[in-house]
Amino acid sequence: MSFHVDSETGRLRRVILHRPGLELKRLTPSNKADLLFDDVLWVRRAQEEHDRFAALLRGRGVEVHLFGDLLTESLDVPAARTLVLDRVFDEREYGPLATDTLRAAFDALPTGELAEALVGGVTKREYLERHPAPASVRFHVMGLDDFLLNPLPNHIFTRDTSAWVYDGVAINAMRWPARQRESVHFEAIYRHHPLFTGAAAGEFRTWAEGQGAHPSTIEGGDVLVIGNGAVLVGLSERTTPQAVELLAKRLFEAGSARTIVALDMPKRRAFMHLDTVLTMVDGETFTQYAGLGMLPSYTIEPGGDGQELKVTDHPPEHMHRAIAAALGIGAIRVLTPVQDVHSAEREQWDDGCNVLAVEPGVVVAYERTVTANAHLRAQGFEVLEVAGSELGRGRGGPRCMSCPVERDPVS
Ligand SMILES: NC(=[NH2+])NCCC[C@H](N)C(=O)O
Repeated sequence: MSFHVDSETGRLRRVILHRPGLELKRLTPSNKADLLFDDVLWVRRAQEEHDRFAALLRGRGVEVHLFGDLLTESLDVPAARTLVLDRVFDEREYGPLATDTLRAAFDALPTGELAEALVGGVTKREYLERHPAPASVRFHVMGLDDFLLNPLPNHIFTRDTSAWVYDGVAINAMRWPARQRESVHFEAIYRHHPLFTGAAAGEFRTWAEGQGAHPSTIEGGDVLVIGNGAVLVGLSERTTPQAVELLAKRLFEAGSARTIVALDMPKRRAFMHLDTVLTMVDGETFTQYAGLGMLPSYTIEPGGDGQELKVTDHPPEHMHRAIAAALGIGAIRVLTPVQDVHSAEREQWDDGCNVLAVEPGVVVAYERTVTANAHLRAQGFEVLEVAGSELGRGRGGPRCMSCPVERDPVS
């Protein structure tokens, strides 16, 4: 039983979720925007909502792996600990006077505490409760309540940091500083956790390695494994064309995919990822936000005649046609509930389109997106509702909060 994701809606077998913790208690009105949140959360309630989301998936036969456990268990592996600490404690971040001291202090922590520090963050005050101050300008100039290690509240959106595409995983380079440190945690997990290195894991490929502050950023919310060797990608605020070309080369070289359709999306926070406006509900049906409109698209395929990639441009009106052609079907079905523009905009903001399928035709959605859910039901889909009054404040729904690692094709 190896790891692979062959579709968006085939039977979901295993998924990585992150139960929110300390990192969300760090959100304040003054730091929330930099940390990519729109509000502060009542963390206890968010945990309850998240626990019910996980329980619902388990009840549907999905095996849930919690990111916090995976990270802690990975850090028990010396090579994983070294990988993470080397990446985090960089002289360019902490300066030559403090880096080694800080690294040693964190390296001395038991794995559970190290994992919590890496994700939940540590203030200068908390550090000084247990350690003397290093003789470092970088350290001395910090306010007592400044973060020595920033919290990573967006780890809850496990969809984005890594993305399984057919028989491999892309560990993503993230667009904004608030999320860039997340990637090394997934690198440690996929490279060193016994779940992924053990014999039972089988072989899987790696499409991207996640590092670097370069423009080749890509986030999993923009990547839809639509099935039949096709991938749909959003060129969004977060995902750049160069990253998609690199992904295409790797996928085609391995023979793992045949075609990628890239949609040129508006570069706006409300539409930050493709899955905030378009997701799949079965093998040929999509739920789409009314305000998205039709977008220019590009089909990328392996090139003949020594050209590495073949690119075909499509005008906006051919967007759905290009997706259908990639899937190898005559037409796709696109569902958009009929509602006034204001209600539609509110439901998009509340992740009405961000559904997670557990099998073809059965999706998990937030309960608050009443019109979108009713519309799917009227079309014959089963909608399993979860509460999201707190969870939703980070701008991510059930699809964003889940990273499938094993999912069947749609037959
Ligand atoms: N796949 C998604 N739509 N993820 C939503 C991520 C939301 C998160 N606050 C961010 O701004 O990065």
